[in-house]
Amino acid sequence: MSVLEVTGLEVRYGDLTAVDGVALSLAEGETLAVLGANGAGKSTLLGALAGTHLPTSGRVLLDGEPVTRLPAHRRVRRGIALVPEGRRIFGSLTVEENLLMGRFPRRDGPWDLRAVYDMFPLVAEMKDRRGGVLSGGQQQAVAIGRALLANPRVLLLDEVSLGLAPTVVGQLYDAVRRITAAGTTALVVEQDLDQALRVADRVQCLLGGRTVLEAPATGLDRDIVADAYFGITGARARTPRRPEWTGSTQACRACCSVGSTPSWPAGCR
Ligand SMILES: Nc1ncnc2c1ncn2[C@@H]1O[C@H](COP(=O)(O)OP(=O)(O)OP(=O)(O)O)[C@@H](O)[C@H]1O
Repeated sequence: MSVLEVTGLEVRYGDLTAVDGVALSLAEGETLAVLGANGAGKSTLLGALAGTHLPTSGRVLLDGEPVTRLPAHRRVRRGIALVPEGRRIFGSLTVEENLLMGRFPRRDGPWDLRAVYDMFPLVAEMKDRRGGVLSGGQQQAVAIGRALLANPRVLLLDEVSLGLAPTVVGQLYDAVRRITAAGTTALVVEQDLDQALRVADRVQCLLGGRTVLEAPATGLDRDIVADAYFGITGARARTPRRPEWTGSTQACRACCSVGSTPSWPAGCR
């Protein structure tokens, strides 16, 4: 069963349909990158999953249970935590105080302050400093740590790379990979295609609020993503067919042509 299952999601701002019939599905421990240009509807989609935007139609299921109309704080308790665009760190609070905000509300689970400090040693060194004096990368690490303290089943990350140097972004996504390797499921909204492909099992590209491309990240042709991203006609037609697990032969019949089970892309399950 999917950890997160979304069907027919629509979110409107007045007459504008910002998310238009989006469906997605995330298996346990899987990472999905949602890509798209400015205004494609990525942040609105995350908001609808986190509970900050109420959809006009569609369903959001977490572990098979509907959460579509639950307020954000109750979704956090169920296991959906958001790392918001722009980090939203409290500048006047210390790093540790910022992190502790993530414990209210929370689920039970392995993430506590010690585990977050082990994941981000630089954050541990700065735990008594005010959030406002940190660099952008340090603030992003604190924002991820704060979300982890809620012990999420699904971690939503909005534009981790925004305004940060590529090396810093790389380090942050290394941490995200370690987090997902430990079993947390992640949905990453990203404009940096290279980072997205590095961290994701699958990619879903939005344009004008609609899904125009879905594909496994492994071996994905960047031109196909670029076409979808910029809305060049034909991108949808070139979306790789959803892979199929053939069972007896252990061969993938569709786009990925991966030969053995251990390196099988998540989309083939
Ligand atoms: N509060 C709002 N009121 C009205 N329209 C909004 C609001 N927030 C976003 N929009 C519009 O909804 C559409 C989707 O915006 P959204 O921020 O979700 O896109 P995005 O892909 O996250 O873009 P960006 O990368 O720039 O954040 C855009 O047309 C945007 O102008």
